Amino acid sequence: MLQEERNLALQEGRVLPLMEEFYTIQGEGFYSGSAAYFIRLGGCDVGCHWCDVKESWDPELHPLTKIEDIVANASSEAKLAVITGGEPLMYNLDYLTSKLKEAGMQTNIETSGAYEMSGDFDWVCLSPKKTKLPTESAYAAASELKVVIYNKHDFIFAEEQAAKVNPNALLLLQTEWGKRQEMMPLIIEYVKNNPKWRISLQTHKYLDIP
Ligand SMILES: C[S@@+](CC[C@H](N)C(=O)[O-])C[C@H]1O[C@@H](n2cnc3c(N)ncnc32)[C@H](O)[C@@H]1O
Ligand SMILES: Nc1nc2[nH]cc(C(=O)O)c2c(=O)[nH]1
Ligand code: SF4
Ligand SMILES: [Mg+2]
Repeated sequence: MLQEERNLALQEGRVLPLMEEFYTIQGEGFYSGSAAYFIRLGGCDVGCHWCDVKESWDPELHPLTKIEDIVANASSEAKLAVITGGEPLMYNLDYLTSKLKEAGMQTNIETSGAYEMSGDFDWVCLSPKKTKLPTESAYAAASELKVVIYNKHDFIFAEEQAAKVNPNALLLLQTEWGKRQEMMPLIIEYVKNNPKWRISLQTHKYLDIP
């Protein structure tokens, strides 16, 4: 494809930079425990210092892949697709989600919400970051708000974000993985004192699966 054609196809979301795709068990949030096909798009400029997939950040490292190929792989194995990254909302996700739905799949997304919403999603996991706050469209679309707790100040940030998200969103606290020994006891006490919050664990890391 010529450079111009590639740019147009990317803008229209007919190709997207694909880092990896894998069929596993959703480890986090409300859908934790459900079989899910993960589609991980490359590219993120949010810059979380504790990010567990820094290899995803540079979009140039990940090949532009036809949506038809991604959807064929996903729908041959699974009923539920989870779009993640990187930051998937850097891209126009309308074409991807319409093709996934045509193939009969449920569409979930994992996002920081730092960009405007696109795509047609059945479930939106919004995990806001201080370095690049969510857009209004992301706060409005969130099905769950999943705040990563790295230090004590993150409880204050979590409450600020809960005040901004739509009132129907589930409220979840998830320890930053490297700080779990220090932060889990604080999260447990916090949830006991503030039961509108629930705990989300990265259960796939305990299970040692992707
Ligand atoms: C890798 S991110 C990709 C999607 C999107 N960029 C985002 O941040 O939501 C997927 C999920 O993992 C969480 N996450 C990333 N690194 C983590 C870590 N070290 N400990 C706990 N959760 C982490 C993010 O907050 C997000 O909810
Ligand atoms: N099993 C599993 N569950 C997950 N939930 C969110 C993930 C992500 O990286 O977006 C993830 C992941 O990478 N693996
Ligand atoms: S927004 Fe998500 S992918 Fe980007 S750096 Fe933060 S945790 Fe990593
Ligand atoms: Mg992950």
